[in-house]
Amino acid sequence: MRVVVGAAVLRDGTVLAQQRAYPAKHAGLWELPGGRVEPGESDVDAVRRECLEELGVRVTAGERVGREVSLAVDLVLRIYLATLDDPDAVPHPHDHQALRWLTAAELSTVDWLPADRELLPALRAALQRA
Ligand SMILES: Nc1nc2c([nH]c(=O)n2[C@H]2C[C@H](O)[C@@H](COP(=O)(O)OP(=O)(O)OP(=O)(O)O)O2)c(=O)[nH]1
Repeated sequence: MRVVVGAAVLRDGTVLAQQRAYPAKHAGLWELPGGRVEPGESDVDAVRRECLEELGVRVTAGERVGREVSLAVDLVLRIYLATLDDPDAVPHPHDHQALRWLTAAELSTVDWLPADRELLPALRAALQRA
């Protein structure tokens, strides 16, 4: 089973979401920063690597949020809370169309990838606790 990690980067009661630019089937939809865990890599290390590659910021991953969501027969999505190592760091989208910091109330105002939609209640609860 392969794993895709998503980083729920929290700051000041908001979570960072990014809008996909490709492939066509996902373009315009929103997701969390992240990607596939490489062979031999831990989930937490993958969160750190993907945030650095995609956003140019260092993060530290914390607890899991919600359940594992199936993406394909051999692929699952796991979400982890994360915080910026430097709270003033400014993430830049390297290969996404847009970035937004969303409050719990704004979570449902963007069009998420289907798997992420299933995790919104857990993400909302985590934001309200933060
Ligand atoms: N990064 C990310 N991917 C997600 C989320 N939700 C979701 O269904 N996915 C899917 C979209 C993609 O099919 C897959 C991850 O693809 P990706 O393109 O971000 O991963 P990657 O950088 O490792 O790319 P690749 O190896 O597939 O080229 O997981 C999410 O919140 N974040």
